[in-house]
Amino acid sequence: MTNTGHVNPSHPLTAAGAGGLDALRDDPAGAVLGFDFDGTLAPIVDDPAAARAHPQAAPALARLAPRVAALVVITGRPAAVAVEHGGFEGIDGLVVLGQYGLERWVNGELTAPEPPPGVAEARAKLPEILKASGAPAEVYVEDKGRALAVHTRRCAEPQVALDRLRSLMDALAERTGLVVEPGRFVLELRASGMDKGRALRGFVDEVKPSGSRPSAVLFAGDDLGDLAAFDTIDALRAEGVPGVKVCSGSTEVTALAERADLVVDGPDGVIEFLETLLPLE
Ligand SMILES: O=P(O)(O)OC[C@H]1O[C@H](O[C@H]2O[C@H](CO)[C@@H](O)[C@H](O)[C@H]2O)[C@H](O)[C@@H](O)[C@@H]1O
Repeated sequence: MTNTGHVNPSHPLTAAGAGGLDALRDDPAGAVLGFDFDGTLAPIVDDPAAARAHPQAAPALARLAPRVAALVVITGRPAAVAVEHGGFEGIDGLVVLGQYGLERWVNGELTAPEPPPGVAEARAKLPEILKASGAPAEVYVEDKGRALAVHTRRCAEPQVALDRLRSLMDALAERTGLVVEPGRFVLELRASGMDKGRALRGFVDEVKPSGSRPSAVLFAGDDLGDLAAFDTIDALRAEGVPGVKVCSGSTEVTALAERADLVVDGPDGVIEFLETLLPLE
């Protein structure tokens, strides 16, 4: 029987997902595994600076790394922050693509483009936007250098605060040439032209396992920004590459679960899934 980790019984494993898992297990050395960070490898907490990966996340990735073709974390975080908060330094071969794929970290080396020019203007204008929306004092701006994330999780009514900000953030994005990336009680202003789907596709295209294409590609995520990576898995499947879409389930986001092959119970479920993904050698 396929061991799928701690699954949500209302979302049984899809047939395509079962095929993807079988292909991955038949030829793990040809497989590419991708993961989101916050909400998938790291439990959600009120303060973004306090988020840390599940204690078993780095050990689980380190155990998988030598057995698969490639491992990648694709995150909205700056890559260096994900590496630090994840405890990923030293995992041989792990690649971290930060800021939705703009930044690349591998073996301690970070490559990243200059911040998009609109970020400086958005940074300057944001205080007046927050004031105009009547944002409570608990609204928190996370300055990521290449992007700005406005968080409402700590507000008494986080969804209300987020909804009040949305149209003003859309207008600011348009004015500064940025895009709004919505997430779990967060609206981010970031550069256009890259997303997790493009980042995953580019990464898969780079990896040359024994054959000309991967035996399977898996991506696990929890938030709206991960839908683009699910699109890439669907596109790969259409090209004949088996895929697995794993949702780290939460009550905050349901759109991903609707698209997933497998829904597990948050980061605890993701780690349980990873620990049983490949049979012991
Ligand atoms: O792509 P991800 O790795 O999932 O990163 C997306 C954003 O995650 C972070 O915010 C989320 O996690 C916080 C800590 O648990 C939580 O407080 C917040 O409500 C969530 O939206 C991060 O702060 C952002 O920069 C990331 O882009």
